[in-house]
Amino acid sequence: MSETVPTSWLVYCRPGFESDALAEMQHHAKRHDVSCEPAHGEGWASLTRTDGEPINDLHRLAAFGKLIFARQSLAALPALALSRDDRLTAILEQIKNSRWSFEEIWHETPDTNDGKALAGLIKALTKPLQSMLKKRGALRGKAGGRRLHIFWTDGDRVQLGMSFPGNRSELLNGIRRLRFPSRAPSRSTLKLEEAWHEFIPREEWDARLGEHMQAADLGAAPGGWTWQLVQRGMYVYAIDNGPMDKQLMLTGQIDHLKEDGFTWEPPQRLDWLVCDIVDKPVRVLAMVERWLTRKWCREAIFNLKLPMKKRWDEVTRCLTTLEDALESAGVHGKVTCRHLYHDREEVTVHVQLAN
Ligand SMILES: C[S@@+](CC[C@H](N)C(=O)[O-])C[C@H]1O[C@@H](n2cnc3c(N)ncnc32)[C@H](O)[C@@H]1O
Repeated sequence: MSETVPTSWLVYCRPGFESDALAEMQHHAKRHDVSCEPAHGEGWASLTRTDGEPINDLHRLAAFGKLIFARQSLAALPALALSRDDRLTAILEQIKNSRWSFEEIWHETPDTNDGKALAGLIKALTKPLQSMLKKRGALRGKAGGRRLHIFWTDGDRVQLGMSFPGNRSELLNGIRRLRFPSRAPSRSTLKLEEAWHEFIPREEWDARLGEHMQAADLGAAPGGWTWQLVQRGMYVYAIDNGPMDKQLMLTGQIDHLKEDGFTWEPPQRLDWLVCDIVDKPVRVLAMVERWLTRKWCREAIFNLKLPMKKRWDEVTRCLTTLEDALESAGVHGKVTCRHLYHDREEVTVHVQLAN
């Protein structure tokens, strides 16, 4: 039997964002001159090489850390149709033919109700599959940190994918589940918390999200994001015409200014700018550009709301504009953007200035 090679690049995404995830993948395929066939289903998208060659180079070059709409990124084998009487044999056979070895196995599903309904089936199959793969030597103690992902799109359909350390999400289904802090004034609070987890390595939190730092929160009311900043011990200029949460204001760490976030200027250089104003991406971007090119803050996190159809096109246009503006102002900074789990029709952008 000839070896089965991974010819597909499979990513998970938020349901409804498949065409954006695909547009992003196709951008990378084109850039690296790889001809592919697209496919997608609810909560996932894939590209399969038309020449039947392994996808590994494209998968590696389109680094996960730089992808916007992908929650997970895998080098995948052809999708498998399973018999409902014996699901394991086809999976074992494909793994044998691929000659894959790995250190762990994750069973995952699309982020849909149908996906969640597969939990019982997955639970029943997890242990038997694990022990069979161990016996066959595919699942072993040391295998370069590789992980096998079994992506269940239905009770009788799976796609097997491989992930590699440094080029993947370390979260099951690529989803960061956070507990809602009961004292926070709004659910939006989780967007900023997730953004910090995403963009700032944990060991740098004390230095970059430290006590006595100063922040501006534009579009702050009722205060979910401000609450996060205050929790870190920061002093916050909360800019919004709307009312701030009373309990939060009692901390004494907030200056609530009923001003226009698009024109307000900070009294001195701040550590952080955060902005959750619902407005046109170009408007938010022009304001953020002004802050960054004048170095009014060291780091910024802001949302770009994307009610339009071609979200990938809009996001890339915005990011290119921002990077060009920084470059022509001679300001060095790292721009990263992600469609976070707690983001809906929006993406979150992080900028860290070099000095
Ligand atoms: C999505 S809410 C922000 C929620 C907030 N991040 C939280 O966690 O509670 C958007 C806010 O932006 C405010 N807003 C809209 N336009 C604004 C402007 N030009 N300047 C300041 N705030 C504005 C609205 O009043 C609203 O409170």
